[in-house]
Amino acid sequence: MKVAVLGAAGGIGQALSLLLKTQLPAGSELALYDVAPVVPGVAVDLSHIPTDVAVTGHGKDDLADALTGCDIVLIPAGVPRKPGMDRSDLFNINAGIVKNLIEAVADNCPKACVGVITNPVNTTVAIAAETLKAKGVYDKNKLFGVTTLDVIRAETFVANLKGLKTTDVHVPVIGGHSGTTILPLLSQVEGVSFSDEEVASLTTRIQNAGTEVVEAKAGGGSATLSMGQAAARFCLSLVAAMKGEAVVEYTYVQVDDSEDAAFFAHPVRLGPNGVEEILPYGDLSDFEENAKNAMLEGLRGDIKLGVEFVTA
Ligand SMILES: NC(=O)C1=CN([C@@H]2O[C@H](COP(=O)(O)OP(=O)(O)OC[C@H]3O[C@@H](n4cnc5c(N)ncnc54)[C@H](O)[C@@H]3O)[C@@H](O)[C@H]2O)C=CC1
Ligand SMILES: O=C([O-])CC(=O)C(=O)O
Repeated sequence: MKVAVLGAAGGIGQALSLLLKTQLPAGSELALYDVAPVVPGVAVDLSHIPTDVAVTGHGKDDLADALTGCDIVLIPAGVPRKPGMDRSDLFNINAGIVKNLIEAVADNCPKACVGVITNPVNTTVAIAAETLKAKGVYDKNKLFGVTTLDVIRAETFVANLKGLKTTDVHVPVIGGHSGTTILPLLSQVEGVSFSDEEVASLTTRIQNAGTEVVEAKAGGGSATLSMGQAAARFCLSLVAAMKGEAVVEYTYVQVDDSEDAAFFAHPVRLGPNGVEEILPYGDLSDFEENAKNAMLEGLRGDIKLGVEFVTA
């Protein structure tokens, strides 16, 4: 199994790479790529941890080598938010970064599964899809927007509120990855009941959790450690699925004939070739149905922006 992290010297990239160095199956290869000159040093640093995962560092002229032979490519390259910014404010810089990196994926490892972390995810995943289509190598089953952070946050907040063990709480989160497009389905949390006030305040907290971190870091960036954990969980689920285990993760994927949007986070059964089956997200409460209907236009607009960035 070869996994590449593009943007590996950044806040997310380093946390994610550490978790993968310690948790990928023995015999795996971990390729770290970044335009920052520190990346070979990050690779050397990690290589001193005694696990049977080989780590290589790749600077800005060495992207092809990082990608060749990859099974999974994770992309946290790009700029993060500062207080007062929306994720969509990152579009101008990050759209081009994602497009360029995906072109290299198409050229060097067109069959790899790709997890896009770079914001705005609602839009960058559409950019990735159109870029792969333009290169003639798009496989909708192998492109994922990583929304796992929304799930782990929702599970943490619910467990804390209700005094439960975090491992016992499972919260579906559908939709997209910004503001009101993040839709936790609290009505589906098993064994827990919420008052209307709790549903309203928990939903808002989950939707604003990224901003909570951005404000607490006061100009020093956005979530990196929790995102590293979330992306590692997603990657390790993909690895397990590729080895034949049945795994379901919530992730932002292309959904054909969707009444919601062309890309939408669903529960997805993963398999050896990426998406095995997009599962229905089940019944929504009135609160969730209204929240979904209110955000769909915005999400569709985010997706259109990404499509037009590549095709216009
Ligand atoms: N999907 C999600 O749930 C989340 C997404 N994010 C997003 O992840 C991205 C990265 O965040 P951080 O790691 O905190 O930022 P960071 O600034 O710490 O790291 C970004 C890294 O990307 C590198 N980079 C920039 N252009 C590059 C290129 N063309 N090729 C390769 N590397 C390049 C930089 O050198 C830097 O090392 C941001 O866009 C942020 O908004 C952050 C948290 C959660
Ligand atoms: O809020 C941000 O800008 C980073 C992010 O996507 C998150 O933490 O969910």
